[in-house]
Amino acid sequence: MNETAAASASAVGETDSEADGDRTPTGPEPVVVGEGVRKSYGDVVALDGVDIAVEPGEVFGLIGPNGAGKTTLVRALTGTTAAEGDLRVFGVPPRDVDPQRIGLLPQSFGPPERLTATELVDYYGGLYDEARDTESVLRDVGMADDADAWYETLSGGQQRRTCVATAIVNDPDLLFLDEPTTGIDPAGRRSIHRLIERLADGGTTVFLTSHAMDEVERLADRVALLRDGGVVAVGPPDELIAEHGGEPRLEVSLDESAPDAVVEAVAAAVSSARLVESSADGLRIRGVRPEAIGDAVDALDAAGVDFESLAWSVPSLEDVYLRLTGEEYSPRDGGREETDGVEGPPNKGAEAADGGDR
Ligand SMILES: Nc1ncnc2c1ncn2[C@@H]1O[C@H](COP(=O)(O)OP(=O)(O)OP(=O)(O)O)[C@@H](O)[C@H]1O
Repeated sequence: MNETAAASASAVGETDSEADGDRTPTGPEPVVVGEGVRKSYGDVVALDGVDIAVEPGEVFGLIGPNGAGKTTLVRALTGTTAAEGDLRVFGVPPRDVDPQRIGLLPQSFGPPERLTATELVDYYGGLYDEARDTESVLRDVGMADDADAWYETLSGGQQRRTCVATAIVNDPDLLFLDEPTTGIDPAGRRSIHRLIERLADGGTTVFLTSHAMDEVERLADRVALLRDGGVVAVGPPDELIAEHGGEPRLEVSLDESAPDAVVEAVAAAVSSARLVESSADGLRIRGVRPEAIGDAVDALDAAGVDFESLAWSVPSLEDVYLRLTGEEYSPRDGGREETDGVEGPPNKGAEAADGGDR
């Protein structure tokens, strides 16, 4: 039996004793609390003292590299695996929570394949005391047109959307989504994003794990970055970006690496440049403010450099992720951050350096 079915099946037993359907009051404390959460699998430490708190109505994003412990944390918080530490959901241990209040989309979820999307949602809805209308749930996830197709005949993205439907059929107060958009095409992703936004607007607390940084940046009120089983940063995306994202940068694509003279000319010409780095196929200028892009173009023209394209970008959550996980791209080695390169003039670049790269 998969995790959702197991959680749902246990839900039936537990909610029978709460036949009046009363929901436990949330109280003043956060919806989800984990303090000093630890979990090991043999010698493998999956969670190494995680502290986490999710406020009511928040979309809380959990990011981190493969193996960081995200799924283990979701499983610990949903009572589908035991863990040490103080874990509370709606003020009680995860296994004691009224399952009617919780929705869980596990990372791996394989429902029976010879059921239609409608039959699947009906089935999971039947495990709860109260369930939403199946048709409206399938509409919410963009599956209305394929409602009568067998699960096994659906595309990967349609299957994932059907799985999302099974996780929201009980209209949960708290929804755990473990990589909900994996394998879903851009239009499908957008419909899931809109769904999450609608749920959050309606007061649902959403605990979202994802490798799609754009998705987390767009949806999450706060984000926690997990690395090696511990939280290394937590906060609203814009604050994390301001603190850890680095500076705006300009990428110049060339046929070949830029000669040192060009690197130096650009560094001298771009007022806000903090660092100019050459790579096998171009140039990266860090700390470029938008008004200085023209200076970079003029310097390249003056040096007779025929560039293929220019791309200016501001830091994103992806930059935070790459920096804090030590996976930041460097044009020189294709891997980790380097700090060499030609620095901008100290007098001109000082402002950028002050607020800039760490
Ligand atoms: N059932 C298990 N038995 C043994 N080791 C496990 C088990 N589940 C997870 N692990 C290990 O615990 C660590 C954390 O795994 P987890 O699946 O929580 O990471 P994750 O952040 O969700 O990774 P991913 O992004 O790849 O889904 C990994 O080293 C993993 O190999």
